[in-house]
Amino acid sequence: MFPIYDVETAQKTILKRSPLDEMPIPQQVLDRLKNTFGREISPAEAVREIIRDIRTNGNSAVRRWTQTLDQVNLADFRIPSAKIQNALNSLDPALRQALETSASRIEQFYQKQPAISWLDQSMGGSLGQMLRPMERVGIYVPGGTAPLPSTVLMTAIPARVAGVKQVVMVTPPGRGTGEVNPVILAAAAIADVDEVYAVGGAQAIAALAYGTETITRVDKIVGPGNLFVTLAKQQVFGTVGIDGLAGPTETIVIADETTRPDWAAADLLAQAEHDVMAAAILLTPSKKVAQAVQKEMAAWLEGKDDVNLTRTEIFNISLRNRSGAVITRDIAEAVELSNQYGPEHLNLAVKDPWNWVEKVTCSGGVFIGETSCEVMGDYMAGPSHVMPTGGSARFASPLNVWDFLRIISVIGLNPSAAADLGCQADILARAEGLDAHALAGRLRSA
Ligand SMILES: NC(=O)c1ccc[n+]([C@@H]2O[C@H](COP(=O)([O-])OP(=O)(O)OC[C@H]3O[C@@H](n4cnc5c(N)ncnc54)[C@H](O)[C@@H]3O)[C@@H](O)[C@H]2O)c1
Ligand SMILES: N[C@H](CO)Cc1c[nH]c[nH+]1
Ligand SMILES: [Zn+2]
Repeated sequence: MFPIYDVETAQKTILKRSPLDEMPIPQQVLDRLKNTFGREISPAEAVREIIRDIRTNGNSAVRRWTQTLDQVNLADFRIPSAKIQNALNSLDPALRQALETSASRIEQFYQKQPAISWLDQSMGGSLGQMLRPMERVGIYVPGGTAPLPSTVLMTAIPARVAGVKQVVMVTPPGRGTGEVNPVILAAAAIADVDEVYAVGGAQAIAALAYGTETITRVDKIVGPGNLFVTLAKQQVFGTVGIDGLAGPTETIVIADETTRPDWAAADLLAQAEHDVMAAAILLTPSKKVAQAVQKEMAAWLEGKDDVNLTRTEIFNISLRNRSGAVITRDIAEAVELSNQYGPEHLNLAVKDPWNWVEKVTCSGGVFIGETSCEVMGDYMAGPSHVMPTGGSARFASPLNVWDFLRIISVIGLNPSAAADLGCQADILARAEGLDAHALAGRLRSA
């Protein structure tokens, strides 16, 4: 169920990275695709077909795909604001308190992120960068296998802090029921989301990117989702901005003899339960620790301490396919392997974790010590839980205020700097064979 590997085998299996559209797909997902499309089709092709249809046929295609994929007959897919406010008013007080605590910590965290326009006078006039918030941003909130109200807060609040004028949310309607989970709606009220649409999957991403009769297109789409949502974001990039590829979740826990195996097992299970394509990986120099974690994982799954883990079908696939323990030479090798893999989350569950932080070079987030477990980051710590997956931490970052800002370069040269720089522009332009450029530069130098 949770295999133990040596490093060499792990590098050919669970630690191997491949591009999003070449990732190994569980048979269950392929079977569902074949049933839906009536032929063998890759997830990337399926998504391309959905996007093309929505781009051409707007609302009617949104309805058709929602019927096909979510078994929901959508009439109006915009959720009225009264319903959103009612969801907040009827929310269980303890749940409301937890959401508000989370919201306030996310806001506090992003208020601290430096994001300021600047002008400098030391280079011959005024040069600088002017920051402007985007006008209209779409947030994707997952809801296929579990509704994620926490994601509403983790996406909408950084956007609000950046000053985005309109925040538009899409989330799948409940399978068969058509209803969006009321806690998601309550979170939308807390985060002051402007518009909510009960549409999910690739069809929602296409609607946000191209617009339909009901949904006005946005400037940028942010937020996490399953393989289909993430492929759709990748495919619409260019027509619209995206924050990055925040797909099926992945976690590395680095453990040593001081790590509590029951905690590490719970932390790994917490990520494995997200998706059949989730990855939960333990790196440890100790085979004994690996076996202890493996044993604790089985115990939790079998109901130890009356814990009831219900997402059995997902565990069965995610724990076997992309997860497992790897026995490393030492902690240094574990950190190096983690850097090469570039996980969404890295938890240093070792003695003196701060001693290793400097060595971490590639990860969405680093969770330091056993108390800073990944689930704290999912809900309460403050930084957005929307983080790069699939190895995209190599070039991308967790969702943050800068994702919602345009930078406009400000070029305000004074006449004497322009005269001086104009002659040099003339020289460079002639070297490039661009005569009109040379002329324009020369005219300023006169
Ligand atoms: N990286 C991050 O920051 C982060 C954060 C939170 C969640 N996540 C990930 O978000 C994902 C949530 O996934 P989910 O499935 O619960 O919800 P989801 O909302 O992302 O996806 C559900 C939608 O997928 C579409 N879909 C499902 N099967 C399909 C098929 N065969 N063909 C075409 N479309 C299909 C349907 O339209 C459905 O509404 C998980 O993978 C989780 O790990 C990632
Ligand atoms: N672990 C997910 C990020 O990868 C976020 C999440 C939301 N709710 C629970 N977990
Ligand atoms: Zn999680």
